[in-house]
This record gives sequence, C-alpha cells and structure tokens, in this order.
Amino acid sequence: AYVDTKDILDKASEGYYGVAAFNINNMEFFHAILEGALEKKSPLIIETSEGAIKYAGMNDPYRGARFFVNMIKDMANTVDIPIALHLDHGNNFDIIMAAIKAGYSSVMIDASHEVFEENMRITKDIVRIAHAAGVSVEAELGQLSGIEDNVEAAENVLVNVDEAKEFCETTEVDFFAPAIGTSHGAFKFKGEAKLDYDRLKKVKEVTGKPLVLHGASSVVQEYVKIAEEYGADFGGSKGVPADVLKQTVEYGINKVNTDTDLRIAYVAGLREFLAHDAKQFDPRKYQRKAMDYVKKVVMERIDILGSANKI
Ligand SMILES: O=C(COP(=O)(O)O)N(O)CCCCOP(=O)(O)O
Ligand SMILES: [Ca+2]
Ligand code: NA
Ligand SMILES: [Zn+2]
Repeated sequence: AYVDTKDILDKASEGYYGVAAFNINNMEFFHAILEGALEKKSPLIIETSEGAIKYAGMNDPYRGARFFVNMIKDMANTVDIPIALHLDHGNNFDIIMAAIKAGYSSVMIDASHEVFEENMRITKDIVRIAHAAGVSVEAELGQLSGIEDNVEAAENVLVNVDEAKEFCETTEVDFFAPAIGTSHGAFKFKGEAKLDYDRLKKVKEVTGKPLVLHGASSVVQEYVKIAEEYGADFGGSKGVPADVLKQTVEYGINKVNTDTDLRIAYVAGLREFLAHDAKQFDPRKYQRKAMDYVKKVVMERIDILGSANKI
C-alpha cells in the first residue's frame, strides 16, 4: 500500500528499528529495490532528489514528480508492503510544491545552510503548506561536509542539541535529521568512521522524533572491488560500517538515507556483465546483474537496520 512516510517512521521510532530510504533516478533501481524489500517483507521508503526529479521530467520538475508518483504509487497499491515516496533535500520552493501537488508522501525542506532562525522560519512555512495537503515533512540542523544543498559545506557542522529541541517544537516537523558527523558520497572519512553518539542520544531525548541519518551508505567494499576489477577507480572510498549504523539505530535513528551503496553496486554489476558478454544488447538482460547486486545490498541493509517482517 502507498502510505505516509510518517506512519512508517512513527512505528520504527516506537520499535527502535531503522528503515532505509533508498534513492532512485529511474525504473530499474526502483524494481531492484522493490524486489529486495518484498523478499524481506520490509516497509520501504523510496526517495528522489531534486536532481532526480529534473532528470526524470526532462527539466520539467512537475512532470518528473508525476512520473515518480505514477510509477511508485501504482506499484505500491498492488503489493503487500507499505511504500512511501519522499522528496530528498528539497530546497527549491517550486520543486517542493511540485512534489506535494504530484502526490508525494513526504518532503524534506533542507534549509540547514541558512542561519538557525531562517531555517526555522522557512521550515515552518513548508510544514504549514505540506500538512494542509496531508504531506509529512523532514528538516535538518547542522551540515554534512561535501556538496550539501547545492552549496559546498567545507566542514561538518554538528547539530546543536538545544537548537534541535526548539526547532522541533516550533516547526512541528514530522521527522528530523541531526548532522552527527556523516557526509554524502563515497569518501566520508579520512581515518576511522566516528559519529557523535552522545549528541544523537540527547537529540532523541529532547525531540522524541523519528530521526534521519544522511550520508549513511557503508560503501560496501565487496562491490567496490568488483567495480575496480572491471576498470572503476574508487580508491580511498569509505563509508559508515554496519556496526556503527546499528549503534545509531540503537540511539534513535529511524530513516537511513542510502544512495551511494546502490550506485556502486549497480555500476559494479554493469561493468562485470559487459566485460563478460560481448553479444548481449537487450537492456532487460545486460542490466540484470546490476539490479541483482542492488537487490542484494537492499536485503543486507534491511537486515542491518532490523526492518524485516515489520509490515
Ligand atoms: O543522505 C543521503 C545518502 O547519502 P549516501 O548514500 O551518499 O551516504 N542522501 O540524501 C542521498 C543524496 C542523493 C543525492 O542525489 P543527487 O546526486 O541527485 O543530488
Ligand atoms: Ca542540509
Ligand atoms: Na531526506
Ligand atoms: Zn542526504
């Protein structure tokens, strides 16, 4: 069934388990992810960035948003697991409105690069509009280093616990993303993967909200190796180890944003298949190994986060 993201995450917060939010840009990733979630009988959050919406809509965001809603809502209403569709890192007002109008389950308003008062003001506005339309809302405090909200955040800016309390009370967001030391992409840490667990525990205590971990991909080395065997160069890639992920779930993380792991698994499968089969040109065949690797990553992640059989 097609559901509100808030429903999935309120249950996950109650039960102290994590639900992965998987990013897609096309049909094949969605199918591979869905196969994995169905096999695990897990609730499923599909999310699309603004870039994905522009990509699918050939630069018409409302068309792109409708494309994803039509594909996902229709499929969701014909399978037995709860599925939600979320706008990830919403920043452009028109694209957030397009997602709400098209029928997204939830939207993120990411104004975390603004000063605190401004982030709060913008978020309050979006919550008012989204809630009027029956759409739930995610927002963020702190910044992830690397490309973030289309602005370069040189350093990690960790969430401030007192601000988190005021922010969640004032804005009435439905689920909340505290920056605790992760970053987007495949090169998250120079040395050891260290997240600020103490800060996370305190944010859970003072907000009582379902919490979101951005930049949560593990950068699974099994697929990095396969990709590199067939010509990729992902040297120095490092993500959030599974045991660290488990720890964040224990301390209150419920939505676990995962994009890079799927991208690496897919390109590894594609490179491997094409290196061995010189004759195949049916896209339903030469993408299958890539989709199988994505499905495997999805199923492994569901086991790490504990959302299997939680439907
Ligand atoms: O927090 C995460 C997941 O991060 P990770 O998977 O890199 O760890 N996300 O929010 C996914 C970010 C997707 C970015 O998409 P565009 O390239 O279209 O802008
Ligand atoms: Ca941000
Ligand atoms: Na998000
Ligand atoms: Zn993110």
